[in-house]
Amino acid sequence: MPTPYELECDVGSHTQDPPQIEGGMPPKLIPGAEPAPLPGGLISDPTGDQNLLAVKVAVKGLVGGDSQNENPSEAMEVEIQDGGLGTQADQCEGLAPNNVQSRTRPCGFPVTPQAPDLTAFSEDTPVGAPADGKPTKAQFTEDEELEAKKMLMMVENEPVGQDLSAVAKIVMQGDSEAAMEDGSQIAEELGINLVTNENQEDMASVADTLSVRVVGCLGQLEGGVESMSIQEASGVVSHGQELAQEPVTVSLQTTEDAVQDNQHQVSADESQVEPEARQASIAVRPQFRKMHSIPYTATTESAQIPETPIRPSIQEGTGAQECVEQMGQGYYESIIKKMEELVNDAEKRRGLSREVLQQLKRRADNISKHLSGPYLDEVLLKESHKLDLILKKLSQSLELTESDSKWLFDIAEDLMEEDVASREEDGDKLEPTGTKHSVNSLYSGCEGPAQSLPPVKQAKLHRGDSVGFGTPLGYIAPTVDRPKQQCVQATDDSPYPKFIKEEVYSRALRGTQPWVYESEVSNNPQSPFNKLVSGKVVYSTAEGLCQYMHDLDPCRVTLGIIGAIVCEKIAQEVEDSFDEGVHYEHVKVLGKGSYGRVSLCCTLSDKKRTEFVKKEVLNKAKFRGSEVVVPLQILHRNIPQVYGFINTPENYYILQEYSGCNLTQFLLSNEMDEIEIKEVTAQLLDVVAYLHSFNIYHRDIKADNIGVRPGLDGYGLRIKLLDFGACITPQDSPDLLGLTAAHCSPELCTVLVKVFLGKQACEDLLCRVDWGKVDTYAVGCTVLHMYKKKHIFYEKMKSFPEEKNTKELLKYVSEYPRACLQEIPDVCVGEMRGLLEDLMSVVTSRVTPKDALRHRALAMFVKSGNGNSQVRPASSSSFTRAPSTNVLLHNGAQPQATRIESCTKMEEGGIPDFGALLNFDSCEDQMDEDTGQCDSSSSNDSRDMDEEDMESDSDHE
Ligand SMILES: Nc1ncnc2c1ncn2[C@@H]1O[C@H](COP(=O)(O)OP(=O)(O)OP(=O)(O)O)[C@@H](O)[C@H]1O
Repeated sequence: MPTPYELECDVGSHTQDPPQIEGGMPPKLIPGAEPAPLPGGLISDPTGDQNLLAVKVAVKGLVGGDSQNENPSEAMEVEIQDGGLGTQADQCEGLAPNNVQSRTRPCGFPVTPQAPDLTAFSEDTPVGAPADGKPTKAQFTEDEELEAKKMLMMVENEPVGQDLSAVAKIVMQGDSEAAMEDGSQIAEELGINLVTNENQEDMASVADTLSVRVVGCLGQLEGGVESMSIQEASGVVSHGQELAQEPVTVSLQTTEDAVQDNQHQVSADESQVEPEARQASIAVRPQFRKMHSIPYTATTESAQIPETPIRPSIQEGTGAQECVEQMGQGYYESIIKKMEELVNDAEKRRGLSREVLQQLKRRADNISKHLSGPYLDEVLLKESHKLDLILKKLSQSLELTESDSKWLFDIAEDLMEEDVASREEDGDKLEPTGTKHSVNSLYSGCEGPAQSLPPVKQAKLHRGDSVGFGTPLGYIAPTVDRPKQQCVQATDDSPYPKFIKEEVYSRALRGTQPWVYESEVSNNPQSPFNKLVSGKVVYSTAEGLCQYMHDLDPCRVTLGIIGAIVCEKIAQEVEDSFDEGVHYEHVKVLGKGSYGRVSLCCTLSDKKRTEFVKKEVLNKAKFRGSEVVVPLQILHRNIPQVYGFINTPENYYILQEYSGCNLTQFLLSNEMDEIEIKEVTAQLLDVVAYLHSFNIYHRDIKADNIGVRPGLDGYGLRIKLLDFGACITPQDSPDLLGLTAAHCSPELCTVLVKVFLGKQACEDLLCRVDWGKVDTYAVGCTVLHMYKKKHIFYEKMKSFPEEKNTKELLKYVSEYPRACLQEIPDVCVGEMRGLLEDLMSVVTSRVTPKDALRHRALAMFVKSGNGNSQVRPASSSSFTRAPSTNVLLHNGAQPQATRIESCTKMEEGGIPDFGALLNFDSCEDQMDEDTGQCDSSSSNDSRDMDEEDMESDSDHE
């Protein structure tokens, strides 16, 4: 059994501890050194009745060097039962005393089925420090401190694997009424909400849905230069039974860090501890007070939702418009009724206001006003978002707890699901518009490992149905020469540019029966897709085109081809009739990517001006078709739509949906609170999981590649994942194009360093990379970016010599794979910290985006079930903010991701990236093979890339 110090070394040494860096990492430990006296107090039973308290500390055994710890579900648990608080100092020497049991068990912390009867939770119960500002019970006796020390030593003496974090839970046991009271006192003192419930049967479900969190230093153990502190706890603590669902988080921290964090310092002499210090140790951080300080009266009755059908069934033969009207009416009436019941119920329970109901009624009036107009679909769509907003407002204005809000959101979600289900009943599939198409694509979710193509949404369009974005762009008509078939005919007065119409038609028609109308296929060596259609019409279903293409060339039937066909068609039309100054105007430059300038443009229609993004591709040879094909094929609300693709002899131009400012820009002038961070994280994970379900990997997830806009009506944030240039599909062999160094996962960094050193063929190595895990890690980095407003290794990179900071960073991350975890700021606590650790852990224990969506931290924004993930359309974010205008107008050309070689130009918070294909072949000279050190005199890459940049610039100008 290793000494505590060895253990702490061991914690890091499985994958090597990073050296100490400014502001964060623990100093190196001295293996085998004698521990200093450990005077820390931890958790005690202030009543002195030792039968009441048992403290369990379970340390996560994540992937470790030894096989017994390779199962992440295994945890070591130390249990001190029957209050056997040892008093002898010699019991602290790493040996378990008789009254301490050590065993291994799964980490699940199951809920004990029979919960005890518990007294009601008092609304006055403070979370964190006592109201009078002084600790009420903090009289740790010497024995108790020794016990705490002993317990921690037990923890230290177990092989805990390589993860720095540990998980503990606190369980108070006992069954007398006195024990109950004492339990409350302990909970209060420790700043833990004691969740109680009169109803034993409900207890399990309450425990299941509630998350009670406390942030504070519950105790600290010093040992030489190192200390171990329990920084925060989150858990349901109940009297008498083991109900803890949430773990207490224990971190290893330097004393210095603890001081910086204003954590409680336990001095050698307990009597010297200032009461204020104790209080500080259990202070609740403000952002969590907001969420968790609302008293909750446990009851699950109100969550019982009657299973009455919400939707009226669709009449056979009813036209789409009529159906939507019927359903819209019935749908909202039902929602209003439901909400009325809920509000009444809530009113009974809490004396709440009827404000929400009134809002719903206003919404309903608004719908009925538009029921006969052409804007119905748009209104319905907006209204469904507004419903979410109402629920959000409900939760805010009425101060519901997180779990209250959750079930309210669930109700809305169920209603929406029923909406979708009823549309699809008995094959009567209704997709009235292109807009609906893309919205509903969400519900296809990321089910299972999709080996093949994205599911084509089935849409049964009836003759006369309109398609468009609210304003009809066209309607379904029989074709002239094939009367039984259908096509879309444009309405003359449609204000949209032709390329948008065509995209909508194409999408609206997908899923109808196969139909190809006059097409020609030709070879064009210039085309990025090899094959393109240069015929007149390519309106068709995906199946129709697939069939058609299969007949022509069975080897090339991929969705990419379909995408190419649509693109080329659009491109052709646009080329003929879409000119700057005539049809659209340039508004401003949004940024500059490696391909060229990205501009915001606007159509010049008198009737409706539509903004869109025009992305230049100045170097055709470097262009990757995935940039266009993937967004065309993957319909997801967090992916911007591609409107068109222009192919001129010199350049390509991609026309796509405007997605707001990028996240890096957004963070420059906006504070994000944790709820917003969660909202963005949930959306990001959702879209990444969706891509992965088609074996498509983005590979360049970062704040620069995320567009942010306010949600509908300005509430919440809506993101779009941008830049599919580095994306790989199952057909592609992975390369190095477009990777961003700062977000490269440790295992990828290891590969890249090997490539640098020329030790192995690049292709071999890259083929073995799990790109899904690479994306997951990059999501974690992006989440960190939101917390820190800077990319994850911003400071670290600045500490490297400028000319080789990228390579140094790759080397550093590959050597210290857990360095990323130490970049997690202190403000990130509890569930979000847990989520980040899951996202950024070593590759073997890293979760998938799909799994991450199920993380408790995101419960408010994600509904899980049947393997589908659905991000809430509008979040519970309390922010009403219009980020794009100010940020973009004031900043003009925004700082873009800087290439790896030009990190000297790195903007605050920006991320260096590869930008273009790196010539790794030439790196061999630049790094010492043995030491892995870069030769600082060599900066050929940098020079090449900069020259190339300049060339592109001058081309562009
Ligand atoms: N659809 C869009 N809506 C709004 N802004 C966009 C959009 N597409 C791109 N941008 C802006 O342009 C910037 C550069 O775009 P993008 O990353 O797609 O270019 P790129 O040439 O692929 O860049 P790189 O490969 O260097 O990352 C983005 O950071 C973003 O600010």
